[in-house]
Amino acid sequence: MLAGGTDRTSVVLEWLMAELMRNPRVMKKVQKEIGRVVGKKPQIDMNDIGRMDYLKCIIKENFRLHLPGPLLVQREISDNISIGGYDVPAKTRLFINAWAIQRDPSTWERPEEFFSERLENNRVDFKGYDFELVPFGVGRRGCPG
Ligand code: HEM
Repeated sequence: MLAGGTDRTSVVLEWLMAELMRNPRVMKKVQKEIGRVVGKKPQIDMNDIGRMDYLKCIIKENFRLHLPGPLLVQREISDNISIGGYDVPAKTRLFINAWAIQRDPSTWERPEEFFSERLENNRVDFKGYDFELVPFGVGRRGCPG
């Protein structure tokens, strides 16, 4: 809980700031969106954030490239299974390499690039149902935070 609420959150935000500095085009685009949605109001509220579609794209793209828990939590397989041509016996400990999944070139075009537009009008989300983007893990051991 402590690591989730402090370390993971701050690491993700630091990466997002770094990506915005490295990609001035993206920075300008999101600043423009924020200006358009908030206007002259002194404070941003939750309803405003709901209307910032590009902001959501850059947050997702940042999670894709810079996930703070790259190997997820270890699992133990309960039954003998066959996966990708390999027979894996019950009780094997399994690491899920989410870092590799999220940079897989067969799913993501130019995977090393911070290109938030790839997530515009794209149903893929990080809620644990789309297995190509799993920064919070999946299933019963998925992040509750
Ligand atoms: C940017 C923020 C965060 C990220 C990227 C993140 C990511 C993750 C990941 C990848 C896992 C492993 C999931 C799996 O193996 O399927 C996890 C587990 C967990 N997270 Fe987070 N987390 C974040 C924030 C938080 C916060 C704010 C809390 C609580 C206040 C939290 C509490 C937990 C707990 C308790 C687990 C263990 C769940 C279990 O083993 O059953 N996390 N998190």
